[in-house]
Amino acid sequence: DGDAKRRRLSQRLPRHSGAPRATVAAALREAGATWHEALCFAEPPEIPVPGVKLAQAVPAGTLLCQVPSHLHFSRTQCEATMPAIYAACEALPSADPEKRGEAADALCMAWLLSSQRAGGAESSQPRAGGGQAEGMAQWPALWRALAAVLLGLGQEFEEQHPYAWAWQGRQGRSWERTSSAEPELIAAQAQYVRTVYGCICDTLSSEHVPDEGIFLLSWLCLLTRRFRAPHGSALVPGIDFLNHSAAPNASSDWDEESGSVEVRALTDLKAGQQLTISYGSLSNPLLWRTYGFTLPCRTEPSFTCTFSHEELRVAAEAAEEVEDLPNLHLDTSRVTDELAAVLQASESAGKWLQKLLARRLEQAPELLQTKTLPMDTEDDLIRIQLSEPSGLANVSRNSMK
Ligand SMILES: C[S@@+](CC[C@H](N)C(=O)[O-])C[C@H]1O[C@@H](n2cnc3c(N)ncnc32)[C@H](O)[C@@H]1O
Repeated sequence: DGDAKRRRLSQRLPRHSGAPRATVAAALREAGATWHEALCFAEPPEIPVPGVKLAQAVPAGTLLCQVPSHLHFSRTQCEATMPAIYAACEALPSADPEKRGEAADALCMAWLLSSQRAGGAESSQPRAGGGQAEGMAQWPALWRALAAVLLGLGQEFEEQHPYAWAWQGRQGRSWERTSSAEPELIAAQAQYVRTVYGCICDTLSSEHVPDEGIFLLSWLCLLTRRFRAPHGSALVPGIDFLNHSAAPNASSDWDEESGSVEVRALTDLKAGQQLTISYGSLSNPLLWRTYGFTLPCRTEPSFTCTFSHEELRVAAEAAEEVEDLPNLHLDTSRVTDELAAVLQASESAGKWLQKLLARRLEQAPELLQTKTLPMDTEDDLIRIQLSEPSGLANVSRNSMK
């Protein structure tokens, strides 16, 4: 009766007005974290997307934000607060503990958002058998302030995130310029989230099952606002308001021992400047499929090209060599698991990889002629489509010969 439990309200994300981000800054200070008085929030049209800016100048090296680990929305903190959810998720059908943990993290976020939507933690009554509502009272006030902001992100995700487009059967814009496997991959990753929700409905008792819209919103909040930490990954309230830049003006560092995160000015910063950090050295396809934005091509630090299973099969000729392999990502910044698997698959792998690259490059000659396409076009999809052949050209020039 999973279907009966499933509240099929919509694949739409919930629409709520979010609380102002400044309430999180106040809650951070109240909880003992550092949030420098020079920091304030800015919205479009002042800056392209909501973010943090400097209200006054600060010198290089200034500590702008420090958040201790007990305030992070991390698996350790969530599991300590909501053990019932993690215990229930042990029954999910995946054999991979990381996948079960990932589902439990999203459920925790969904529970936090649902409680906030229902009128805030203070007013929520313990429900029979749940064990969650009692736990909720112990959740940091900071998390509740954060939830009030995140509840307001539904519309933005619906307009900008490729997963939301896939959930609603929209592909956004046209991918016709190249034979990119990127849209197929995004659709599969987005579908996976709904599959996880289906498993939760089928496996867990109804008090643990949020409505689908809240679950999808929670997944997107974690996907776009959580960063890798020394012990797992964590959504750090406050730091999750900082936008990415390929040339950031602030560092964000984890203290390995205490687990706290610190943001410091990398240079002298002027009043009015937006504060930016680096989410990592990511290509436009990776930025797009994770965060739903891309950067100007000239700032792209690495390239990714995705090949469909079908392309792999054709290039490999001997079908059994790629039988168990999914899509392949060539990522110029690292050897991905899929690439390592291909290289180990057979002695001829290097040869047919070259063939794969050459075939794609043949299909995209006009994309490589930067004269015909503006490199800094505002269109995210064109940036992705430029990333793929640019990366292939680099790979085949430098390393594959
Ligand atoms: C960790 S949050 C950063 C803060 C967020 N802008 C907010 O409204 O609170 C990551 C999201 O911010 C947006 N973002 C971050 N850096 C960006 C950039 N350089 N250009 C456009 N959008 C960006 C994307 O929507 C991304 O999914």
